[in-house]
Amino acid sequence: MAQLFHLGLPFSVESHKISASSSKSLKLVPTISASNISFSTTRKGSANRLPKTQKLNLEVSPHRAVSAVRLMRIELGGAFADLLNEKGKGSGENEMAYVERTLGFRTRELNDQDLRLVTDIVGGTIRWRRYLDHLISSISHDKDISSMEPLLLQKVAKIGFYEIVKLDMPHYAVVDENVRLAKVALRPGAGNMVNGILRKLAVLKENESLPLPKVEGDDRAQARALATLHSHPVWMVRRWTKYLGQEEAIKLMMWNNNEPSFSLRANHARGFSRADLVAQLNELKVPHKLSSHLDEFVRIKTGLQIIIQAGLLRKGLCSVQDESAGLIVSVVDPQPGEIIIDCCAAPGGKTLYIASRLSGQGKVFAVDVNRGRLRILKETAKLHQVDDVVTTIHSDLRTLPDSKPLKCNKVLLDAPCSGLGVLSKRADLRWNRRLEDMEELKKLQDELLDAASKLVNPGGVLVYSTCSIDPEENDERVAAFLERHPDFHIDSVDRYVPVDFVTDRGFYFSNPVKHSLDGSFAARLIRDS
Ligand SMILES: C[S@@+](CC[C@H](N)C(=O)[O-])C[C@H]1O[C@@H](n2cnc3c(N)ncnc32)[C@H](O)[C@@H]1O
Repeated sequence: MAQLFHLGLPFSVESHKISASSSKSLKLVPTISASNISFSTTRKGSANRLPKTQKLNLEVSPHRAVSAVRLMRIELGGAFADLLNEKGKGSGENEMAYVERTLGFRTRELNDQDLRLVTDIVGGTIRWRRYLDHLISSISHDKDISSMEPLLLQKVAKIGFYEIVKLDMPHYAVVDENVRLAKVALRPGAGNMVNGILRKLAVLKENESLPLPKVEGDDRAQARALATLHSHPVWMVRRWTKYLGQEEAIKLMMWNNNEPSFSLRANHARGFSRADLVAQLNELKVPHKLSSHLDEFVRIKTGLQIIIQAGLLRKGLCSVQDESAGLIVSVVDPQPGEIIIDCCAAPGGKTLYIASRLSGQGKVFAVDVNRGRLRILKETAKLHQVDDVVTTIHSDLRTLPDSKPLKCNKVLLDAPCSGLGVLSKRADLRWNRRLEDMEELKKLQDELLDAASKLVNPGGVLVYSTCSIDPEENDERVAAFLERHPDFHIDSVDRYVPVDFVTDRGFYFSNPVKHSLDGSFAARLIRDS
């Protein structure tokens, strides 16, 4: 995963900073900063390297500088915001180096409160991208955010807009601090520009007259307005309005824009029970709630950073896993002694839970086409002490049945999908998905279902699952499969998950709005004996 954190900026010159006129062309300009203090330092573990000159700026708020640089790294490097956040406080050293290379100065190190703000601002600014772009281009003179030069200035303006409109932070402080950041990191003129548009925004917000579109006109116009108001791509709004109706589509978008909550699974395979996990959470003062659906799971709304820093994940005592994913494993219903093939297994969330439920007796064959992700699965299996029951197989599932004589009574196909059920956790995903992806994904899902079915013994079960809420990836794929494979029939999941999650057709479905979990789907398909 390391490469996802790499920005790949084409320089590392101390006395220069980026002036990016677009994500494609980066210019170097000399650093001008009256408030920078220069001093020499030697980094830990780098005794043989030459001391570096660092410029420390104590006037700029660290969380804003770091947020602006993270947003640039995400845009320029294509890195995922969530993965960057996972690095947490431990990344302070590297992160400050990025800040220095990008802005021309360092700020003081981030404390816990700064770190929470960075997570909030980066995630929120990405989620609210369409909404914020609309406001900025409506309020700024040139009406076109992409022409706002340079890229860093766009980020500073967007942070200010987000802080005023969505975080409701005191206007004077937001204006003052973002103007200072623009001046120090860029030039005085940039500060004046930020000052102008943030002040205008603050007045409009106070008068409750933000220039927002009205939901009126034909379906297309309404979808465009809703897409801006709730900051989603227009195609998603149109699709959800078609399948769920406008009211439910709006509720779903509101859910996606909320701060996500997380679940933790206590790792029984390491002898660490939910009671042990609860004791640790109490000690760390992390508020939590027991899952009412799964014995090993605990829900948390805040405090994930604290848990990461305490090392609970690093020691393999627990995993971050949504209950919706845990319930898919319940649909598989692993029993000690069974042999199970997990067809699209990496990075291994479900494999590890299946392995833990086997209690050391049986086998999970974890198949995946991605060698790197499979390596992560293997390492995590070792850490979780379930490596004796997990065997990895690197293969394209579509060629596996012809190359390996592998068959068993339980097969899980957790198919690659749009991820439309997990948009609250993946702030950037909505902007990376395109309507065209859906057709490609559906074709791949059909091919993988056909291949997975060949691994199922007569009388055995094939579980097809996704983390999507889209009927075309879920019910429709199952219906198409059953037409191609009349020797399979649906087995209702009602014996395996709470009735509230069972659909009319006997499938498992978690609805983010109804269940306050990620959206996911699973079908149990039995092969005739
Ligand atoms: C939704 S993810 C699986 C998540 C995993 N089950 C978990 O719980 O952590 C889908 C996986 O399918 C894999 N994949 C995609 N195409 C594949 C193929 N043709 N054969 C095997 N694996 C494939 C991807 O590499 C990816 O790891």
